[in-house]
Amino acid sequence: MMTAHDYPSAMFCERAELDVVLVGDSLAMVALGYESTNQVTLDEMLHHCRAVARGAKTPFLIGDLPFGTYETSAEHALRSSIRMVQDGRMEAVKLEGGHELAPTIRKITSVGIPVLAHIGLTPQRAASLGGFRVQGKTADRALRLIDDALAVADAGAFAVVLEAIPEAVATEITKRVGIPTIGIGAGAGCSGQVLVALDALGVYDRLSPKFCKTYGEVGKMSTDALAAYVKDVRERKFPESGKHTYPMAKGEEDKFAAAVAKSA
Ligand SMILES: Nc1nc(=O)c2c([nH]1)NC[C@@H]1CN(c3ccc(C(=O)N[C@@H](CCC(=O)O)C(=O)O)cc3)CN21
Ligand SMILES: CC(C)C(=O)C(=O)O
Ligand SMILES: [Mg+2]
Repeated sequence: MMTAHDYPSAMFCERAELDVVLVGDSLAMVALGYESTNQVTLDEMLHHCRAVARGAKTPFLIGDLPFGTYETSAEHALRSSIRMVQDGRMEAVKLEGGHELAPTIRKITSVGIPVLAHIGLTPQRAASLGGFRVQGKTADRALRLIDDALAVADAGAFAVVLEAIPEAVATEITKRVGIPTIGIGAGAGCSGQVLVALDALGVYDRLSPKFCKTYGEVGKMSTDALAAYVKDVRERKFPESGKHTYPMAKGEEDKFAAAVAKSA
């Protein structure tokens, strides 16, 4: 699984044969420049979801429910989920939380919208977690994470994201819970993995979680390419006559020169 946030990133996921594409609310930070994920609205998410749906036809598409669109009631969560499917062209939704969201997961899945749960480091709750901190580091906290995973599975979640938790804890959850686990900073014992595309591509450099691996230097390539363009234009090496320019119609150049000479 990989996140995507627009038409080209979705096309790259399609061509790279990703199984699942998540339109993550991390796009608030990586694509829109917000300070946190909690500033992005459902309408903004839907705008990105539609673009991703146009670019990725084969992968399973999941939309992240943004902060404030599913917490107040199961009914509100269902309404937001329906918009994700109907307006955003997503096939499933993701929400952050454990046992406390079990009734919400039951409500959304009861009408046939698949739900991906997300536990461990839940970025929408970063303020109460003390920032982007690894979760489940003590035996007591780890057991609570297992209970949360079991609760969301029992409520009908089709899979669960495990973010920033110790490898041993994620491996144990994966063994115990009857649904696939998708890890991000949770080790190879998970059923699958997810990363934020602009992290994997080496574009976003304002955060550098230990769990990120950079598979390309697209940020540097983009800056270098644009700098080369600026240099070429300033030195008048671009555009090249003939190669990047259009001729007039046959015989018209002479006529044009004559007409210009006459009018001058
Ligand atoms: N570009 C990007 N990538 C992400 O993975 C991501 C976002 N943005 N925004 C929303 C959340 C925030 N995430 C983050 C951000 C930072 C760390 C981080 O730096 N963690 C510390 C752990 C510190 C500790 O508790 O020991 C690290 O060193 O990895 C983790 C997850 C994951 N999500
Ligand atoms: C990293 C994934 C799991 C996510 O929630 C996001 O990109 O918003
Ligand atoms: Mg998210």
